[in-house]
Formats: sequence, structure tokens, C-alpha cells
Amino acid sequence: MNALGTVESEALLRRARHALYERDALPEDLLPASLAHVTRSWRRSLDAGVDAFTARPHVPHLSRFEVERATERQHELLAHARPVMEYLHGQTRGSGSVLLLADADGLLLHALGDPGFMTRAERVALMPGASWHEQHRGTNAVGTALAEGVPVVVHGGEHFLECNSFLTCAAAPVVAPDGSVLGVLNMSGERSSRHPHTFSMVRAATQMIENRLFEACHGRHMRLHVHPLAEGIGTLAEGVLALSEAGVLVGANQAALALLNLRASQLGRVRLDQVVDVDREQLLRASYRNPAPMRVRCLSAPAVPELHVRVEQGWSRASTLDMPARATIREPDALQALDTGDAAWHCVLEKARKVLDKPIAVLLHGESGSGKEVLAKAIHASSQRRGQAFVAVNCAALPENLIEAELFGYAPGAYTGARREGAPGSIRQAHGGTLFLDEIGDMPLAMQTRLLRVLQERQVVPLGGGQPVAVDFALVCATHRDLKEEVAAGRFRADLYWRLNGLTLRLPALRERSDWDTLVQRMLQRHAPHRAIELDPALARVLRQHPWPGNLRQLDNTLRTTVALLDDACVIGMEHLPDDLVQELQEARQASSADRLPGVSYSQGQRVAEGDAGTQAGVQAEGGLSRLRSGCVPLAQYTRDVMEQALREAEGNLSLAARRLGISRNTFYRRIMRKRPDA
Ligand SMILES: Nc1ncnc2c1ncn2[C@@H]1O[C@H](COP(=O)(O)OP(=O)(O)OP(=O)(O)O)[C@@H](O)[C@H]1O
Repeated sequence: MNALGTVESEALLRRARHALYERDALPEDLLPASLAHVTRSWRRSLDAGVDAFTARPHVPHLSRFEVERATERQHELLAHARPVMEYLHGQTRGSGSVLLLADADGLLLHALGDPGFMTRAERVALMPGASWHEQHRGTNAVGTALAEGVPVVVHGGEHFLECNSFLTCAAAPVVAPDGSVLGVLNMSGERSSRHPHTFSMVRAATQMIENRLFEACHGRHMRLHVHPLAEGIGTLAEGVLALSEAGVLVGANQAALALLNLRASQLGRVRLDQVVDVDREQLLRASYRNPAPMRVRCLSAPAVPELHVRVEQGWSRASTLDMPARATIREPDALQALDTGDAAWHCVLEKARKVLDKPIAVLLHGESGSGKEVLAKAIHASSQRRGQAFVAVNCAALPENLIEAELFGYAPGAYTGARREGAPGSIRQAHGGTLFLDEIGDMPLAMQTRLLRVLQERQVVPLGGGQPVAVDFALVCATHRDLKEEVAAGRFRADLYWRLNGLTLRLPALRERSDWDTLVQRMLQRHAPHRAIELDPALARVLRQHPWPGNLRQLDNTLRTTVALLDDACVIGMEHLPDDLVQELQEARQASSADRLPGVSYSQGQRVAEGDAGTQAGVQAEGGLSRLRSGCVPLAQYTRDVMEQALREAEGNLSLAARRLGISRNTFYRRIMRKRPDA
């Protein structure tokens, strides 16, 4: 930071600016050493070709839509910065200032301030959508804090652009738990209202944001709060370290790095016992005996001989003494297990893997039964959150009046009919784990607003009041709808859409997949693990070409049924197919222009394109159909059972149950209304 404000330095600045104006060059050593960062920044500004005396710098301003996208990309930073900014704004209200959050490129994302000054600030584009990178606006607190990587004050004439010299600004970079710079927090006001405390306030606020980010990132790890004095623990000056189960330092805030004389690049490579004279197990044991801070000797920083350490257990249950270090246990990778050879599907799995354990919401888009929930579970099972809960909520199956309570929970006695002791709600149940919101496109608009708030603030307020509860979960959503269309039609909030859509994965429909045979093989193995069951090759050809409107669910259900009807046989023929599918095959045949299914004929006299095997299948098909038509009561009974179960699972929602079975709502209704075959 600088020590400007004196009459002497003001005079120096005036002379320097005059030289800048006259010669478009920076006079050597004109500014005092305390303003070395300004000298460096003016040099960078000149090199970038910024015109210091232009009234209107040519800097593109982002549209509202583009700002929304940029904001979405930084939603984790914003979620943690917003509450801190609101708190700071509450403390400084009426002081004629504006608080701004910029991303790591100097793009302003969020502003909060006094209306009078904000209007003035907007005249020089100190507002969301504007870039305050040094290359665009020369020396300024946001751009210079980013370029220098440290907190700075840029006051009055230190701004490179003459038009910004009415400002006084203090800014500090916000550093992620892995040491990368995420953005900058900046406070600006009228130059005449400069206050020496502003700089400290901004620094303290960024530390608060960094601590929140650290907590969200390393909540599951064991954390060590360190400070040379026992009383320093719990204050903003404390260092915080995150420790893996193998005792490796995997995270550290800025204070901890400074105390231990470490660089961010060393995280993940240095063990605790290389920086202090105890290891993880010793610390754990000591903290079980006595939770008060313990004294350790610092090995990595000669200037800090002794540190006090308080141990905080992560919420990962694995952090107990009697469990082996999780790092040594190799868990099967659920994503890998799903890879059955289709190229598009492989691509989906690879993309999902790339965002594992990153704060990126995943949106799964695919037809009903294409495996969205199966994929969501695999994402969870392959992530570091696998030891925690996977909570699935079907937004379409819940009646509108219950979805709110189901998601957000409710306080005791919140409404008539509620449980007396209240309920935590799915979002809180997913704390530490993964929340899967299925059929998100069917969520009512009012719920979307509440959900958005939870995602922004990462805390949930139960219905009927109560304290907000901090929540941390990975979010995976799924829909068969085109959410962009829903947004355009006003049925889905655009801001929620951007928040959910960190990465959209489009699941191929079964008819688009090339791994049909492997899938069938695996499904048969699952349904009859001790039997070598296979499909009759001709039937396989027919079924492979079927469009499978119910996708993997329909195929899996079909195979489950056929296995049940197989008795001792090992080859599945047409006669083993459920009558619903047979009917569907017939309908497909009728719908096709050639009036027959591809690859199969339905009468013995008809010629078939596929040759003998096809003819044989046709014969079998005809035989199978007639056998089925002759009244297979157990099959009808079984089908009905499946439908009733689907209806129960969809909690009475007929459309959902039908969609899940891959049949139309009308067919479902017609069949379920028939008398029970055994009645
Ligand atoms: N990769 C797979 N391997 C084997 N079976 C699968 C696979 N994916 C899905 N299935 C089968 O399909 C069924 C439905 O899958 P899932 O519930 O994931 O679909 P969905 O796309 O979420 O459906 P909906 O949109 O109707 O909720 C599963 O219960 C399982 O029987």
C-alpha cells in the first residue's frame, strides 16, 4: 500500500502527470519508493498503449446476458462474497462508497453501494459488465491488485486515466484455497472521502471470503487452525491448513502459507510432519485427549519457532483413528464401470470425470430412461463425496404444495399435518454429499426462486422460520425438457438455468447407442448372475433395431421379465417377451411404410430382407405373438405388477410412471384400468 495523501506527494504526482501529458513518457524516479507499485503500473499502462487523457476509453462493455454468463462461471466466488459484501455495505452505508467484485480478468461482476455515488461511478463505467483490467483502464485498484497480486490503494491522481482521478479505491485479490487468484474485492469512493481504515476493511473482508471458500472446499478434511499465540486462534489472523488422511497438506489459507513459509505450489506435496514436529496421528490423539490448542515446533519457518494448533475434524467420517487411511483403499470407479463402448456415451463419461470435485453444477439432459439418475449416482460414487449422502428428489413426482417442505425442510409445527419435530429437508440431508434434482424442468416457478437463493447463499432457511443453516453439496440436475425453451417460454428462470448449467451432458438415447449388445449382456448377467442366458440371434436383430422409446429402463425391464419367464431355457425367444413389447413391436410394424419391422416378417410366406435368419425370426415372431395372444395370464399379471410398482414409485403420478416404462400415458391408463387377470 502507499503512504500518499501528503501535500508533498500530491505535488510529486502532479509533476509526474504533467510529464506524462507533455511527453507521453514516465519520468524515472519521479514518484517516491512508497509508490513503486504505481510507477510499475503506469509503465505497464503506457506499454499497453492506454491514453491517460482520453475522456472515454474504448473498452467493450458486456451485455446483461454476457454478465449473467460470467457471473455463473464465478458462482462459487459470488456465493461466498455476497454475504460478506452485504455485511461490509451495512457497516459503511451512507459513506458515499461502492463495493465491487471483479473476476480474475478484472471484469466487474457485482456492485453494492450508496445510490448517489453509484450513479457517479457508473459514469466512468465502475459497474458490472465493465473491464477494469490495467490493459483497458491503466492503473486502478482492481487492475493493479490483480497485476501485482497484492492488496493496493489507488488514490486520486495515481489512477492512470485522468477521468478516474476523482476516485479513491482500495482493492485486494481473493485467493482460492489452491492458491489461484479468483478475483478482486474493491471499495471505491470520492477522492475527498478517503479514509485510512478502508484498506484494512477490504483486506479483512477478502480474508472472510477466502475463509468461507476454504471451509466449503475443505470442510470434509481435518483442519488445523494455527497461530504463534494461542489467543490468535479463531481470529482473522489465524492460519488454516487442510490435511488429507495420508497427512499431506492439501490446503492452506494465505496466513498459514506465510506462517509456515510455504508456497501454494507446495500444497499436495508436503506432509505435515515436514513442516512441524508432529504428524497427523499424533495431533489427532492429542486432540482426543484434550481439545485445547497444543504447542508444536515449526520446522519450515525459522522466524516462527513455535505454533499453537487447534484440530478441527472434517465431516468426512473416515477421519477416525481406527480406520485405515482412505488414500490406501482403491474404490472401483463407478464412471468407468458405466463405459460399455459407445463413443458418445464415453465422451459424456469423460466430461463428467473432468468436473468431478470441482464446484461445477452438472445438468443431465436426456430422454426418460436414458440413465440420468444412474449417471448422477456414478458421478457421486466416483467423487470425493462418495462416503456422504446421495439425495435424489424428483421435482415432477412431488405435489406442488409438498415440494417446498421436502426440499427446504420445515421448523417444528410449521404447518398443519407436518411432523411435530420438523424435518431437515433434502437439501440439508445432502450436506457434504450430492443433491440430485430430477425433472428440474418441472419445478414450479416459486420453488425455482427459493432454490436459486439457496444456491447463491449456500444456506437454507427451513419453512416456518428458524436459523439459516449452511449447506455444502455437489449439485446434479436432470431433465428431459429443453430448458432453454422453458426459459424462452417464461416457465424457467434464466438465472437459475445458468446456475444449474455449469456443464450440460446430453445422454444419448438407446437407439443412438452402438453398445446395445454389451448392455444386454450386462443386464442379463445382473438379472441371472449364475446362468448363461442369451438372446436368440434373430430376435436380437429385431430388438436391436427397435426404437426403444423407454430407453435403457425399458430394455432392462424387458430383460428382467423375460428372464422371469424363461424357466430352465437359456435362449430368449419371442415367446418370452412381455406382451407390452410385443404390442409395441406390432405397432412399429404397422407404422413402418413397408408395413413390417425391419429385419423380420410376420407371415411365413413373406420374403425378408435379412435372409433365412430373418425369416426364422419372423416365424418365431408370429408363433410368439399367437402364443401370447392365446392368453398368457401369468405374463399379464406380471405386466400389471410392474405397472403398479411403477405407479407406486412415481407416487401416483400417471404420466411419470408411463414415461418411466416407456409407454404412452393413454396405454398406461387403459391397461391399469383393466380388471386384474386373476380377478
Ligand atoms: N448404464 C446402464 N446399465 C444398465 N442399466 C441401466 C443403465 N442406465 C440405466 N439403466 C436402467 O434404466 C433404468 C432407468 O435409469 P435412470 O433412472 O437413470 O433413467 P432416467 O434417465 O433418470 O429416467 P427418468 O428421466 O424417467 O427419471 C435404471 O433403473 C436401470 O434399470
